[in-house]
Amino acid sequence: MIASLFGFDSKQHRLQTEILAGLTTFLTMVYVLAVIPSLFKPLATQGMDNPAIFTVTALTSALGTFIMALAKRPFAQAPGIGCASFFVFTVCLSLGYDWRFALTGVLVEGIIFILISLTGIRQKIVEAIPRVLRQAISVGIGFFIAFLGLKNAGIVVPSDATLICLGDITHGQALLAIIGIIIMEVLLMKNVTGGILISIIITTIIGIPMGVTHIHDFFCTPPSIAPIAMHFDFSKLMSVDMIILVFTLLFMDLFDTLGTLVGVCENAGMVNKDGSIPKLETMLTADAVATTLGACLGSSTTTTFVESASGVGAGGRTGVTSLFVSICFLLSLFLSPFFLSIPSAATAPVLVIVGYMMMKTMVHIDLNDKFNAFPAFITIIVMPLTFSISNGILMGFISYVSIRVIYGKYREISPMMYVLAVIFILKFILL
Ligand SMILES: Nc1nc2[nH]cnc2c(=O)[nH]1
Repeated sequence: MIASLFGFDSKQHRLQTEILAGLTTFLTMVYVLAVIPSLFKPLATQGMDNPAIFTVTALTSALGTFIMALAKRPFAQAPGIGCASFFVFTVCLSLGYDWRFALTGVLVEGIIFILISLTGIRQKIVEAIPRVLRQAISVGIGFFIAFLGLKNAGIVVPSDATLICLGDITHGQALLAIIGIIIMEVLLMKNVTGGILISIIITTIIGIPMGVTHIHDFFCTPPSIAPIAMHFDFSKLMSVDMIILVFTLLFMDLFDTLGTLVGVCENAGMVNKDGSIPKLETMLTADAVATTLGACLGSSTTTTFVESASGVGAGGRTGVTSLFVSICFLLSLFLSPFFLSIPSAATAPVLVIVGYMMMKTMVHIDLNDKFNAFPAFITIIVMPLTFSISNGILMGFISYVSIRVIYGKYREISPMMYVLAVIFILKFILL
């Protein structure tokens, strides 16, 4: 009865699979509870209380993912790492704006995101994305999350000479992550139910004698969100700076979310016969509502997490998966020391393996047709290398339109694609 509220149908779905999928997604993304507060640390000197960010991140993730559960889809939401970095390092530290100004920008962006769904503009944007770009988005996200996993595990590390290079894989967390990748791949090849989750648990346990897993405490009381919740600054609401900030946030949020939803659904075969994504509009609205409510709690932009692909990969198909993720985030408010003791070496393999699964969509792209292969290549390469899903989509759109214009194939491009390509070029030049 309750399960049907979240799109669960006992004839088509298995409760056990949905719950395992929820747990898998949660375990692959619980690291945000550690990463987001650490990203915001530099703003503590400007009065943005850091312990409160932990509670805000957990609450926003629980609330946003619950809204997605009501939309009956297996996706989880949380404050995005990309958007949080932009909030802290670009808006506050580079451009010098106060965090309250930035938070107001997130609120306004969320409200505009909700409003454009009422006008139907968003639907037109979604329909304008050609099939090849959707497939390329799926592949690009695959590389993006695999890169995220390799980085989290310390297998790929920064290098002054070459930007990135191979880390020390002979011991510690990088070695543990490689063991985790092997365990996970073997379990998946043998079609073991809950293979992803089982391998996270086994890898965490192996990490104890290796000195990578440290379990200190289990419980803690969450810090208050009062120092940052509802701390808006509306004094510069109509300024040019605010308009630019809101549009940048809107672009990042819309295309990050769109890319994640389209990429994951396309990869998991969650598409209608005509190629459209079921409930895409509802999911985008859920994302917009979550961003708006998250801003009220004191969070940077809430986005649909690419890590949801791990739960979808584990068989999650309904809102019960997201409901379970949401419950886990609520519990994590009190159990954070326990969840945070699961090392990233144990969850990073999920990102790598799911990235590998998503990469397989590549076989559907006709690489002998340059008009499709080139924009697909641009979309795929830009996502991991600029660490941004939205950059990949924008560059992919621009190259799709320009290669056709260069070869005189004007009629193959819809008016909406022309409009979007011009807006995207302006975005790169002006914002
Ligand atoms: N879609 C998406 N997923 C993420 N997972 C971690 N950070 C992000 C992000 O910024 N966007």
